[in-house]
Amino acid sequence: MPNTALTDAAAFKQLQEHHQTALGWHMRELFSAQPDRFERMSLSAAGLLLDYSKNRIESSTLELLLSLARERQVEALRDAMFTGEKINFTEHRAVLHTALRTPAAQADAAALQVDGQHIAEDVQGVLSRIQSFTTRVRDGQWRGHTGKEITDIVNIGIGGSHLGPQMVCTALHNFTHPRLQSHFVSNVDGHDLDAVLADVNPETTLFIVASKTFTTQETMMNAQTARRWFLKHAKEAALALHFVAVSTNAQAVGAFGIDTANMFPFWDWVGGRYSVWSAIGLSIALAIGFDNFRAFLDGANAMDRHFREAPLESNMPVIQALIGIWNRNFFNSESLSIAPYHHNLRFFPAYLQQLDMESNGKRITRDGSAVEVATCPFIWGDVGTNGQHAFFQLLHQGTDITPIDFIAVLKPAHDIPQHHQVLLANCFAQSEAFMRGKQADEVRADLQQQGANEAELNMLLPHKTFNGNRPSNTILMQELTPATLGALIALYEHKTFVQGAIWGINSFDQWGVELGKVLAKTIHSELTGEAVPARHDASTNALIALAKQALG
Ligand SMILES: O=P(O)(O)OC[C@H]1O[C@H](O)[C@H](O)[C@@H](O)[C@@H]1O
Repeated sequence: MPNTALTDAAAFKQLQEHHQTALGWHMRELFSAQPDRFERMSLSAAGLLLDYSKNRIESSTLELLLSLARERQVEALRDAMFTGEKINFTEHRAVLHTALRTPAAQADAAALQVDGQHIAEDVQGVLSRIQSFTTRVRDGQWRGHTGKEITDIVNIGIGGSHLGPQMVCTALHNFTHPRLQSHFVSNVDGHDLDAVLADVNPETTLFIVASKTFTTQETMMNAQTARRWFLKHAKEAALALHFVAVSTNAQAVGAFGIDTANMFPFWDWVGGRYSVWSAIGLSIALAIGFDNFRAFLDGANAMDRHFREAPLESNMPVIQALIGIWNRNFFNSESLSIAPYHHNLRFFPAYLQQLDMESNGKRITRDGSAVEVATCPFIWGDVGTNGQHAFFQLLHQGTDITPIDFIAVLKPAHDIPQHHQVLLANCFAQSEAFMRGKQADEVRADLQQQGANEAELNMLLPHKTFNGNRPSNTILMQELTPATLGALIALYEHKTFVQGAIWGINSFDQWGVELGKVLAKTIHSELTGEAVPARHDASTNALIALAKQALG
């Protein structure tokens, strides 16, 4: 991999110059001069269409960005990931979430090894266990301790052991089993667990304790509390019918009191934020059934094959990543807003926050030096049309220019008439408005037509004028299915990967998260009186004292 700074790359320097020219472009002019812009600047893969024509780019911009990708050896790093090299070098780990979705029959599946272990067999073995377990629960063969069918599944996990299951179960709501209600508990805040326990019956509830490490404070605490709650209603022998675990840490699972026969394993070469495809997806397979879970994996696998095989210029994750680099490193956009126009995708922005920001929220390059450019933008957003009535004003007329990813689904999963046309009309109208804006002469004509007098017109003109030229991508799919959702997540995973490769950072560790965990342990022991308060700063000391007083 290149050990040179990104800013020394020839293509980077050319892009800096090119950017000076790009500052003079307005997209509305580019569109009127180029009727074929959509054809040239959109592409399809794995059931998704990416329209990237509403960006401040020309063909020459793309050529330079592609040269940058080549110069930064994105393809070599991609191949290293797919073939199991330990590219997560700070943790000495391979990065093989893609292997979790590779069908056993696919040519490259059998060859993959990690530390001499053929991993395809392990992957297929766990998948068959997931298949038989989820089928038994769904068919009503696996029953609670009083002989009743399971009605509620509670996934206890946080971060990657929570966001994926919750997002996918919500997105695929229309595919879920009518008897099984999914619940998710992540926060150590007791209000979270309390609300779920109030809603479920211990006779018919299955708890999944999902944690890669099985040491995460929040998950362990929630799991212990759920276990105590359960034991108020049942005997210890009944636990095995109501508690299963998903983890890489069999020892800790056993110590917790879950029989390892009830544990679904995965491996350290699966990062937490990439683990939805592993046994962490157990709650998904329970909700939507194994065949749909397999379709979800297949959709991601279709995107993997596209990412591996398509030339860079027609490679969707590569193009999406390069557009992001253009906006971030040349136009200095500090954030990226995610706008899914589908209510069932309401947890998708939160899911992407972990995926992208935990992966690329880094400032040190692979050779240990500080990056010289900005890396991951803030990722945030909400579903359309809700966001339009909250923060879109800033997106239209605020002082920062925030690129937006619009995600739309052409066919709804409901049969209520008219709503979907209105939803899609709003989505397309927004991206058009961000691109075109509303120029002063158009505002003037409108105001004159409304009969505004000259003074009124001059007062309103600057307020009602939108410059436009604000960039967005639109991702379209026919329907939101397990397969298209799988492809959509994989698209963003690979986009994140390509950007990390260009910035020269390790996208697969997360040392920053560790510090907070350590500090919280110290303060917790001070709060509970087991330790003498450490000498913190005056603010932290006072806050601890106040909490101690209140909690007794
Ligand atoms: O699955 P667990 O081991 O409980 O970890 C849960 C989460 O913990 C930390 O926050 C990590 O930064 C995340 O990447 C991880 O997903």
